[in-house]
Order: sequence, then C-alpha cells, then structure tokens
Amino acid sequence: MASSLPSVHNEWLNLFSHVSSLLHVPPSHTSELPDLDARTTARLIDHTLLAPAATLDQISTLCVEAREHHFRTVCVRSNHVAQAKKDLLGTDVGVASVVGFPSDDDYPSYTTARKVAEARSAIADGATELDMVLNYDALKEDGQVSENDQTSMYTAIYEDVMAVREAAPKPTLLKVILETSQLTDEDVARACVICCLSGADFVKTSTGFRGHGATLEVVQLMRAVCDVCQSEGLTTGRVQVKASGGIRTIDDVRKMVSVGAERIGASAGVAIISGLNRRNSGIPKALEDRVRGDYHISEANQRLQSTVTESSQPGSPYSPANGQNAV
Ligand SMILES: O=C[C@H](O)COP(=O)(O)O
Repeated sequence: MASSLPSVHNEWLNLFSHVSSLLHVPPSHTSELPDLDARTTARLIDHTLLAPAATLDQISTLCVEAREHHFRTVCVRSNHVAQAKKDLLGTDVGVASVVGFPSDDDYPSYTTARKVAEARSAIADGATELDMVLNYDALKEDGQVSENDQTSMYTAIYEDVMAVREAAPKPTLLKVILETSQLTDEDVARACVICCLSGADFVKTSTGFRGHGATLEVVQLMRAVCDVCQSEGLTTGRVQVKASGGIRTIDDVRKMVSVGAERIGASAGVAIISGLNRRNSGIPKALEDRVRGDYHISEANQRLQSTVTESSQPGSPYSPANGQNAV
C-alpha cells in the first residue's frame, strides 16, 4: 500500500489516469429491481436525524423507531451520540456519528484537528461508525496546481481522511461523504481513489444538506471506481458505497441497491418500511400513494428521477457504457 501512495501532484494525476483507464461503468440497471423484505431493508438503513436543532426527545424517538424496525444504525450529530447510545443499549442497532458536518445553510470546511477531536469524542460516547465529510472543496483546486508542484491538495485530502481513520481504527466503520452534488464525475472518481487509499470502509454520496442527494449514476460510478481500486491493490478490502440524500421509498432503496449501494442513509426510514409493509399486505396502490404522500413522496421521486436523467458526460470513462438510465 505504501508504495502505491503518490507523494507529488503529478503522481496523483498518473494514478487517477491509471484508474480511469481501467474504469468500465456497466450499463445502468434497466430490468428487475431486487426484492427486499422489511428486515433486509431495515438492516441496510442508517436511520438518520441530523437537523442541528434536533432535541434529545427527538433523538429518543429516533431510537425507539430504530429498535422497533431493527435499522442498522441511527445516524446523528456527535453531540447526540451519548443519548442515542443510552437509548439503544442491549439492541442490535449501532450508533453512527457524523463528523465535520454542515448545518442548515453553512458548509464550513473543518480543520483536520477539529474532525479528529469530534471523531474521538463521538467514539468515547459510544459511536460505532463515523460518517465524516471529505474536504471536497479542495478537489476543485486542481486547475491551480501545476503538475510539477511538489505539494498537492490530493495529499492534504488524503491526510485529512487518514487522520480520522487513525483516530477511529477498525472495528469502527469509517464512511467518507463526498458531497457528490458539488463535484464533477472526474472529481467523484478521484475522491473515491483517495478514500480507498485512506482505508475508508465506505464512500458515501451526500450529507443531505447541500445540493441534490444520491443519484443512480453517481452510486454506480463510485461502485465501479472502488472495484478498480480493489483489483489494483489500492484498498485493504472491499470499500462499500452508501447512498444518502433524497431516498424516500422502498423503490428508491431498490434502485440504489441495484446499482451497488450497500447502505442507505435516510431520514424517511420508517416511511420506507411502512410503505413496504403496506405493499406486501396488498393495500391498494391508491391508498398507499395517499399515505405515502404524507412523506412528500412525489417530490422525493421527482428529485430522484430528475437527478437520474442528469447523465454523465457522454463518452467519458465515468459514463455508463450504454448511456441508459435506471428508472
Ligand atoms: O446522511 C444522510 C442524509 O442527511 C439523509 O438525507 P435525507 O434527509 O434526505 O434522507
């Protein structure tokens, strides 16, 4: 692994070119979506409440829901980890803490020291998983760095993730949020390579606070890049993909799983499971749609479907091979 780590800017660029030359994003899923039962679906979901103004009562309600449905984790801000841990003692639900997360309308770039301190505090309070935000703004500085520069922002981005990884060694799971709505496909791919080299367990699409959430294309691209990194020996194991942001229905989940997501971050976890149960119990679709409407399903579907059609650059190595979109 150490010999694979670039040290200067143009070594990073060479590595990115090498990975992209091997990249084959498969055709988008066009046929059957996977059947998922309620238990399997729940174990895919990080049941999420990240509103900065969330109260302890709301966190406790989140935990009651997570216990009832057996979600994989609750995903909360670090100041809520201790409460969630207490509420979930003796259950099969983990606690995931975000690190370096934005607030409603502020997207600060946290220092590495601050992320490390937040990670340590969350783990001390009982977090079993961390969802840290990548320093994704730095990815956009590529044009300002010459290929001969000895320093590279890619090294700085890598070191930021590594510092949190070292503060949160396995078995704590480390997910790195790319905030894909803010990135080009090329930058998404580069971010995935950096995360793979840093020993992340997951790459995750979105915070849900900035721009649109997960799209099928970006999940598919992230899966493909992580596969290339693994086959090229750039990872210590399989790096998984977490889709988050705007996932509201069981069909949204099925679509994301069909293109490679192995974890779902959603604040609509209860609605997703309830919709699935109603469907399985044969409640007429018209009634289901009316109930689901309470959760702004049609708006979420529109968001998902419109982002699905924002295709990657045709002909680029980051585009699906046949350009078809999943629906
Ligand atoms: O990390 C997860 C996201 O914040 C969830 O976003 P969402 O509220 O659109 O489900």
